[in-house]
Amino acid sequence: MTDFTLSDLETIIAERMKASSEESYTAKLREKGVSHVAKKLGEESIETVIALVGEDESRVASESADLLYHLLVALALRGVPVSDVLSELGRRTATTGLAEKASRGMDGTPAG
Ligand SMILES: N=c1c2ncn([C@@H]3O[C@H](COP(=O)(O)OP(=O)(O)OP(=O)(O)O)[C@@H](O)[C@H]3O)c2ncn1[C@@H]1O[C@H](COP(=O)(O)O)[C@@H](O)[C@H]1O
Repeated sequence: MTDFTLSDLETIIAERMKASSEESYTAKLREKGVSHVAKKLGEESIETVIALVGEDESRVASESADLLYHLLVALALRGVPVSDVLSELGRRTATTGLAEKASRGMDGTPAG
């Protein structure tokens, strides 16, 4: 269990994009541009799929982390905040009322 969030990673990525490409992989991706990052995202997706169907849970988690990191870099390069993605996900649950249920616990009792 960790309290590290996608928002934390978004903040780190925004900060590291200002570094030099010699000292930061994130800055190197920024320098190479969104097309390169989109290609990397495709590769990381395939590696995640391979892990999902044939590797152990720690490999699935590791490849998923690579995938999420590259997605967040791509979003940053396109100027799309993670909060926009979460808002879109939230909108999709609005029609079913499941977001409120999730925060209360699916059986209706308050979570935590
Ligand atoms: N979460 C990540 C993260 N996940 C994966 N990666 C890097 O993604 C790369 C993927 O490996 P690959 O072999 O596919 O790519 P590569 O051959 O190294 O590089 P390419 O030329 O193919 O792009 C590795 O170099 C990993 O280190 C990450 N690099 C950085 N972060 C986060 O970003 C922060 C800042 O990192 P820097 O920008 O390097 O300071 C770190 O503290 C982390 O929080």
